[in-house]
Amino acid sequence: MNRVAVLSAGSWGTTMAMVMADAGNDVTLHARRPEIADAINTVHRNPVYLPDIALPAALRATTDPREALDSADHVVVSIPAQTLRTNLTAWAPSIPTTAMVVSLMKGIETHSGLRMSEVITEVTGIPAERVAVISGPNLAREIAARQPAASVIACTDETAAETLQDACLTPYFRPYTATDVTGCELGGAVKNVIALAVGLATGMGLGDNAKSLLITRGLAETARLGERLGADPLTFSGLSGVGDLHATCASPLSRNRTFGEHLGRGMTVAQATSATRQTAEGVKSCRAILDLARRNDVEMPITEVVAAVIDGQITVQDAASQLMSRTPKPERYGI
Ligand SMILES: NC(=O)c1ccc[n+]([C@@H]2O[C@H](COP(=O)([O-])OP(=O)(O)OC[C@H]3O[C@@H](n4cnc5c(N)ncnc54)[C@H](O)[C@@H]3O)[C@@H](O)[C@H]2O)c1
Ligand SMILES: O=P(O)(O)OC[C@H](O)CO
Repeated sequence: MNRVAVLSAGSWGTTMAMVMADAGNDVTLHARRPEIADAINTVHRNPVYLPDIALPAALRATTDPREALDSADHVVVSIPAQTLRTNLTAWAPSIPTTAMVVSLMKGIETHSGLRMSEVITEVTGIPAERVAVISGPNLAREIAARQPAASVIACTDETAAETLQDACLTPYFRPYTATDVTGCELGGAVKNVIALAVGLATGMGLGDNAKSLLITRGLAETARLGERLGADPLTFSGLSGVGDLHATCASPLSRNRTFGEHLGRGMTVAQATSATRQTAEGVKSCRAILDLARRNDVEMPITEVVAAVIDGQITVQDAASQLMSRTPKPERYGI
């Protein structure tokens, strides 16, 4: 039986802890708040993030990250992307030297433009072959209700990805393996920005044609960036690409789409932030993704207008007319 540490007990961390406990692992979840750890240990519920979900009785929680990390074979990290570096710096000395570190996060670090797996290798010194990412159409609430879902486990070492696949496989959660870590992570991070755009359109009362335009052209700009950064363009046709993009843009459960919808209805960024409460990664990552694109000479018009709306530089109406007044061009993949 594998020992798994999950850091920490938000919606997705708790859900993946449940999946990995159901898959037969010995899982310890790190919660920052004692009342969450106590509730998981006593009544087997996470009262803040998933109050209506019965968690496995075998799943344990602790407020002490060192206790969670003790003898862990797999260390699964699920915290807001912009807090990863600071937290990981504190946790790194307690990570067992042979453990795999797995990122569940879908963001890009703002000051460095690094993907989450890159932050992990940089901070911990753990080689890329022992760092993996899980990304796909994975709305936590549906999986916590044990509804069927699939995902991608990407690691440069295919055997390591297969080991993790075994450790996450349940009757309701079907992970595929991949070696294109860059493509999987970029698909997950950029789809949050496109979901913000689709939310904006929804909030403004625009129709399905406009949403489909954003999704399709959003995928094109994601693939364009990915290809420039060394990803396999076909990765964006898979679960971590179009699969996640579709689920996030279509679902009212998505925090990013809902955040965009608030803005489209006229809320300010501050109002939308307090209405959302949970992590909507696209809000901070959109600027980091745009900077990354500019540094690599890649055009990302949808990301550009989303970042300008979030930064208060243009209105949502300006965003729509800016996109619609771009120079006409042929539709070619990646253009
Ligand atoms: N919820 C989903 O459906 C889902 C699915 C796939 C991927 N993700 C990704 O997983 C990551 C986590 O998302 P989530 O949905 O669990 O978010 P969440 O808002 O539900 O939970 C965030 C967790 O991080 C902790 N946290 C917040 N600020 C922190 C800080 N400064 N230092 C340490 N811990 C802090 C919180 O206590 C909480 O446990 C994000 O990158 C998100 O994009 C989420
Ligand atoms: O709620 P969101 O917008 O963070 O999206 C959740 C997942 O990433 C969907 O796969």
